[in-house]
Amino acid sequence: MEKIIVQGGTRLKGRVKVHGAKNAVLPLIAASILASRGTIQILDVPLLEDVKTLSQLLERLGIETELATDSLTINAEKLNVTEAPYDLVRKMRASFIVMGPLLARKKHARIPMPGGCAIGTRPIDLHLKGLEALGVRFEEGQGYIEGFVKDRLKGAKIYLDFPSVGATQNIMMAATLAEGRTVIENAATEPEIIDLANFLNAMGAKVRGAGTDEIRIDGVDFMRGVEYTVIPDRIEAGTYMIGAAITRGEVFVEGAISDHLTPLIAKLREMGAHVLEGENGVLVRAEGELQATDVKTLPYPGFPTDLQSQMMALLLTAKGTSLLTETVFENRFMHVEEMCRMGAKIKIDGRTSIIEGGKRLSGAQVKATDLRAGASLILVGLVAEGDTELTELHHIDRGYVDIVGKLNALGASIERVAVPDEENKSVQEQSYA
Ligand SMILES: CC(=O)N[C@H]1[C@@H](OP(=O)(O)OP(=O)(O)OC[C@H]2O[C@@H](n3ccc(=O)[nH]c3=O)[C@H](O)[C@@H]2O)O[C@H](CO)[C@@H](O)[C@@H]1O
Ligand SMILES: C=C(OP(=O)(O)O)C(=O)O
Repeated sequence: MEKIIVQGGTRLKGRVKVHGAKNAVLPLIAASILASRGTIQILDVPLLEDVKTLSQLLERLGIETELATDSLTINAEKLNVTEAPYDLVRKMRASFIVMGPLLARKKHARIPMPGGCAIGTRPIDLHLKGLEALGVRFEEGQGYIEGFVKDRLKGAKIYLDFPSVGATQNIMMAATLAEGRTVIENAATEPEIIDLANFLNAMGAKVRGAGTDEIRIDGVDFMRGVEYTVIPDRIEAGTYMIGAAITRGEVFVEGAISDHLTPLIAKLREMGAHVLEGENGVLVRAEGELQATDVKTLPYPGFPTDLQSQMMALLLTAKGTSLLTETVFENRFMHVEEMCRMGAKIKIDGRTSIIEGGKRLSGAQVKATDLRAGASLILVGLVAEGDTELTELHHIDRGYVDIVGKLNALGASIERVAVPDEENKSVQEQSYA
């Protein structure tokens, strides 16, 4: 086991390049299942644990994959297995997005129920309702969900009760090979949805309207290989932008697309940080006192839940009291307890955290309760007095490529070390997201 040690009190300064987006590349990998002809090459792939897990899952379905440092080659012509293995699905609930593509291509899929994770119960009812509308019949049992398609999927009009990202993606992918037109109303509008639509269209699909709340898909007979570059990771970018603000530093985040980060940029400016939006990235500079502000997470284009904990870290250093409301996931305040161990003054009232800024923060032994929580505790560690020791790093490895190296290059004092055996024993067994 390993831990990250952060020495507090440094200013981040310099330039950092963001990797391709985890949440964009995962659906692209799943969508590759749809290509019955030719080879797919995805470029700017972040070499993350989640990417490795999903690639392994594809391999177990009989698909050829080759993962390199920043690219992934997939040939799905020989897809011959339609059951996803539990040992991989349990590591990553996003693997459920192989359901739609498998049903579309093979008319059958058997996938372990993904279950909840640290941030909430995360049901899949919207995925299932949408796929049922396309003609899938589902059976549940022994912890698995099995879908069957008679003949071919048929286009339908589907209204999502909530603009779920995963459900929109699953339905969109299934509909590409369905007969006739599918319309998804109240669809998610995240940049990752647009990226998936662009990828599918490059493979031969006919998807229109992605990025709006109504997506129209006209089914095609087959899809083929393509070369495609994944969009930059707006959440990784946002994490480093907050890193610049929290340390009162100056960082150019290369590759950050400012249009994808509008709510964060607005909040940083409201607090008193300087943000310069460029064509190749975003510069964030902050000095002196920052002001408290209120934040509410919402589906895109609202403030992203995946930046909520990092924003909370920043609000700890602001003057005054801030309210931070989480509306997307019901249990995404696990980091509060850890932050309080570092001296933070935060109270939780239902879905809102009340954050008293400007209190003295001191290094402590803390654990990453989920992926973004881990990043936020590193951010607090950067401004806390003394050393912060962070464990449960498998969460961070799901979503950040070399966060230690990137922060050190910006002037932080942070290292990743092996945990000695005797310390190891006292840390609980790892749990997956
Ligand atoms: C791999 C990936 O891209 N993950 C992102 C994706 O997750 P994911 O696709 O799981 O998120 P969703 O948008 O589906 O979930 C949002 C909310 O809808 C609920 N819900 C979802 C589906 C469903 O069938 N029923 C239901 O009730 C969820 O429990 C949650 O409360 O979008 C989230 C919201 O931006 C991000 O935090 C995740 O980082
Ligand atoms: C919640 C996240 O991812 P996932 O949906 O894969 O758990 C995230 O990226 O912050």
